[in-house]
Amino acid sequence: MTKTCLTFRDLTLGYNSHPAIHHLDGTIRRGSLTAVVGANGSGKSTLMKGIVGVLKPMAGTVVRAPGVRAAYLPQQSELDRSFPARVVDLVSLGLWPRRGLLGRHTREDRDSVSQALMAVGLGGFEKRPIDTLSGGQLQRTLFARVLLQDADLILLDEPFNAVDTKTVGDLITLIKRWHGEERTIMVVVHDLDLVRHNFPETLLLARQPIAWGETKETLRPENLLRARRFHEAWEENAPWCEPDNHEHGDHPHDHGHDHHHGSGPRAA
Ligand SMILES: Nc1ncnc2c1ncn2[C@@H]1O[C@H](COP(=O)(O)OP(=O)(O)OP(=O)(O)O)[C@@H](O)[C@H]1O
Repeated sequence: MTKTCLTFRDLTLGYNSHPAIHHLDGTIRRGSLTAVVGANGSGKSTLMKGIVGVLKPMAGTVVRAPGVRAAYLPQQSELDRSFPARVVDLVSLGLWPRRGLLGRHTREDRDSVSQALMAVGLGGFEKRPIDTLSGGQLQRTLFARVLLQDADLILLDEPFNAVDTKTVGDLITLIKRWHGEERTIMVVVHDLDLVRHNFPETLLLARQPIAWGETKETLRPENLLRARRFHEAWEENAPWCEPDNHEHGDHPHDHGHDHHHGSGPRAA
């Protein structure tokens, strides 16, 4: 079995012909736990969407190893909580890959939903309407859904946002459990202390990878400073660079960074 879960080859992702992230080269190892960090608008969510396939690359590729099943948790702000659903309905969506959309749920399925809810500290919440949940309870519910999905690759976009400290601790425990099960996990996180304490590897983005590798190395002050400079220098409406141009560093937004054409993460 290959050791690589994801491979990025000069990946450019964006919206309406404008790149949001470009020149991403490298690989994500199977069983790795990676934090994705960067300023607001640095392309973190865009990368998640690109990996899961919600967004198609403008250039380059993102390749998933054969057979890898992904679970993706978008930012809470992208969820419509006014939808009249109960906790059990939301969590049961995690059974899709196995049951299909219209598949009937068996007693065993209902038991696994209840077990997943217990595992996230929401035992007995099955019938609660989702619009009555606190931010922390909703995030726990969504983690229960991810649990049920039983995916090889887990992508979590800002799961600790608007969540109390106790819930953050419990969610980290679950993430570590998944890591122990050798699943591949990428998590968008804003709190760098949280990253330093819990994530072995980090990808620092500022529309392009600034540093990538062991967390302690990646989050060195000089890398964080570089990320800030790159971020501030980005022109929002820049045309996207042609694949041929960026190699020669002649694009106005090419700041002379070195491309990572090898495999495996590195510090830039
Ligand atoms: N649907 C969209 N249409 C057009 N532009 C978008 C869209 N989504 C994101 N963008 C733009 O792409 C860039 C990267 O956004 P992205 O959401 O990936 O950043 P982020 O690092 O996740 O930010 P945050 O920390 O604020 O969530 C931003 O300039 C953003 O305005």
